[in-house]
Amino acid sequence: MEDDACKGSGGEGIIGTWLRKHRLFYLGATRHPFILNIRDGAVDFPSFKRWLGQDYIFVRAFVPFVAALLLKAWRDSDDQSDIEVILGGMAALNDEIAWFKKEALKWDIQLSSIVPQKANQDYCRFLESLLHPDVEYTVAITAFWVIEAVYQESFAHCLEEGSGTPPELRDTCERWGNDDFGKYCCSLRKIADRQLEKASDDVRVKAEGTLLYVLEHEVAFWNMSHGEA
Ligand SMILES: Cc1ncc(CO)c(N)n1
Repeated sequence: MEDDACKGSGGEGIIGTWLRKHRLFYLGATRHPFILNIRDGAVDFPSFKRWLGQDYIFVRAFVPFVAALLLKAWRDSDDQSDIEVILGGMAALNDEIAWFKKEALKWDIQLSSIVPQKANQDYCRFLESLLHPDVEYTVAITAFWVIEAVYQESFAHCLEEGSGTPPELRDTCERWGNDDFGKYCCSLRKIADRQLEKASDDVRVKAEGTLLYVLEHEVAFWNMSHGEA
């Protein structure tokens, strides 16, 4: 794949196959107009602030999802290092919550008064459905990888050479677009691929469906920044 962020980490794997198969859908989430506008310096700040406030709510709902994923890894993974990678993700969320509070001050956003919009509620409900112990580790880790990867690929795009990202937004782009976050996403992808390799057809089908649901929710989430949802 021409711009596969995780190349060099061994074969394209099942996820590589899926990314090729669902390429346009994936690009819909990682090259959304909201992101393209940031990159072109054309973002309007009310949209950005709307996104920021909604994402704070999302990230808080993401914590129990990652906690459930840790339990699934502890229960079902045969590689102990999975726990460390996921725990690293949990630590990043702790930083993120503090960062949102700091950023909210900078943009004069009252986090406590933000009302979750429908797309956010739908996405959080979807995350909640993955908490259930019946949801396989393989399915949940695939979801986790793609949730993180969409942000990584989106915001990294805003930092590429020649981009016109406004200075006030660089901090946001660096939060998810930095190389370490990229490496972390590749570690998640490797875990997901390893799990998918040995999964039954039934679980693999579920994981692929979950990947597509995540992409759909991510697009709807970016759409909220327009303020019509
Ligand atoms: C909606 C959304 N997707 C993914 C991430 C990545 O953590 C985030 N913060 N918010």
